[in-house]
Amino acid sequence: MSVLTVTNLRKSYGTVKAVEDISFTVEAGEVFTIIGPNGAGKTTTLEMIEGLQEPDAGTISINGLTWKKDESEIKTLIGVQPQSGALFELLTAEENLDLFASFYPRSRKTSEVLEMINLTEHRDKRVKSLSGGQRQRLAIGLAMINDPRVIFLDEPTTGLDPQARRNIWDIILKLKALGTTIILTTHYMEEAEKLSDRVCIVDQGHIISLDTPAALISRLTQEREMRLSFHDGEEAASQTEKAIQSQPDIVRMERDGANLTLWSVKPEQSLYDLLGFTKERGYRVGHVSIREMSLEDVFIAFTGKEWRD
Ligand SMILES: Nc1ncnc2c1ncn2[C@@H]1O[C@H](COP(=O)(O)OP(=O)(O)OP(=O)(O)O)[C@@H](O)[C@H]1O
Repeated sequence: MSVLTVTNLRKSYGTVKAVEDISFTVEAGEVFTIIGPNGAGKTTTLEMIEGLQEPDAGTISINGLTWKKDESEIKTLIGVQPQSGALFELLTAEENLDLFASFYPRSRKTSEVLEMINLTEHRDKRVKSLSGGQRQRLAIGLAMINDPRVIFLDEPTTGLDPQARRNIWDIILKLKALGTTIILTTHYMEEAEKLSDRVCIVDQGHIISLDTPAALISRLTQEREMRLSFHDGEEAASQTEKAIQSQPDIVRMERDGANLTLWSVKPEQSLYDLLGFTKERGYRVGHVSIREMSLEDVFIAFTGKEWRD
């Protein structure tokens, strides 16, 4: 069942076309991630869906409801992670949660949320003395306090160290296990790949690709990158390069001294041929690796831009 349907969304700021024509549907229980380069229109898209910005054109339907007709009902259905600057610094973690709970007719128990965000032992600490990771966990706690069907998390792990980031992933996976739909933006490819059911790549206000991480990667290319290094030096690498360059499965090859990098659509076959040749010549191969393509490769191929970390 679709929880969110966005159709032909547009938004300009003066002459800047932030969102040009965005349409997608999110199913119940999905983790749906929007990625894209800086200024692609991710935050603008999210803010229109969250009811914080009015679209110039297009429609947004959340559980069959629209902002114009059903604003108060939608507010009970969604949870939005506040920016960490919007937390009340002088209140404790628990007091922040109690305060946000008071805004809703129905809410989760504060103790239950503290448990989910792993802040029970810090419940009495003021926000100003929490670490960056703890603040972000509290911000997610505030987004889930009304037990929403859909949670919006805009770059929840930006600036956090790897362990703090993983702690946030655990919370996202717990929410997913409870059936909550999660709309996420991130600048971390590993995060998008690990958490998302589907990933939407946005660039210059348009969706340029939308699919599961695995489908995006396999759609990009069948090629695999292979690297070999030769103990017998440059000459061995160069001879091998010449011998196998007519092999039809190899689409590209680069040599740097005694190191050879190849891209093949049939890596196993190419490797078999290659090692057949080196064995015949008696060349000693030092290191062999085959690299799987990642979501980062997909991003670079589709947007032509380097990934920002
Ligand atoms: N309030 C605003 N006034 C004018 N221009 C804006 C405003 N908000 C966003 N923009 C512009 O709209 C475009 C899309 O911005 P948006 O913040 O949605 O992108 P983003 O994908 O979230 O970027 P980032 O990854 O850097 O957060 C950018 O060119 C941005 O400069």
